[in-house]
Amino acid sequence: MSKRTDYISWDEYFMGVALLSGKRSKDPSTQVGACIVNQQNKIVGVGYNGLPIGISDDQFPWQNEGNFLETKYPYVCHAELNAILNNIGINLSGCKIYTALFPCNECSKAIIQSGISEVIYLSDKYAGKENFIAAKRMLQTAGIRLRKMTPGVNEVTLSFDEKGV
Ligand SMILES: O=c1[nH]c(=O)n([C@H]2C[C@H](O)[C@@H](COP(=O)(O)O)O2)cc1CO
Ligand SMILES: [Zn+2]
Repeated sequence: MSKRTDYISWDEYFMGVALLSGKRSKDPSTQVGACIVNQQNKIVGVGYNGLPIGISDDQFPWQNEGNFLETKYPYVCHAELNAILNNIGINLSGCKIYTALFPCNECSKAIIQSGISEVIYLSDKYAGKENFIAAKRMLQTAGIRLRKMTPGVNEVTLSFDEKGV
């Protein structure tokens, strides 16, 4: 038997973990996941957008418009920040962060302060918004490598069917 050739790349694997993590999000409109990887290609932090610990998913709003205090925006913790805060307790200097969405300005500050040196993202759909212009300005000035991922496969399917293992 010769070795498989259709295995996923490291980029696809880590972005896949980020996307899988996003599946835990309760946000009805946008589910974001992030995955932090060290220089030995080991996963050291994962997160998704959700409410802070101890704040009920059922008692806080998920609306994305209307009175600010009645929307999710002041309360939700972004995937990237959660991945940083959820890390296994190491110094993140030199690590990479995989994130489905280009990070906002607040997450970018946390990324820079944590020592992460590369951001790999799938979508930059908010590129024109001021928060993201500020994010890019900070990340570039801080010398963080920014890379839009070009996946070699369009999707990866997971099956929980025991017969598929
Ligand atoms: O980089 C990000 N990471 C992240 O976790 N989020 C979260 C916050 C919200 O729960 C959701 C964005 O919601 P919406 O697309 O409805 O504005 O995604 C949003 C961004 C981009 O702002
Ligand atoms: Zn953010």
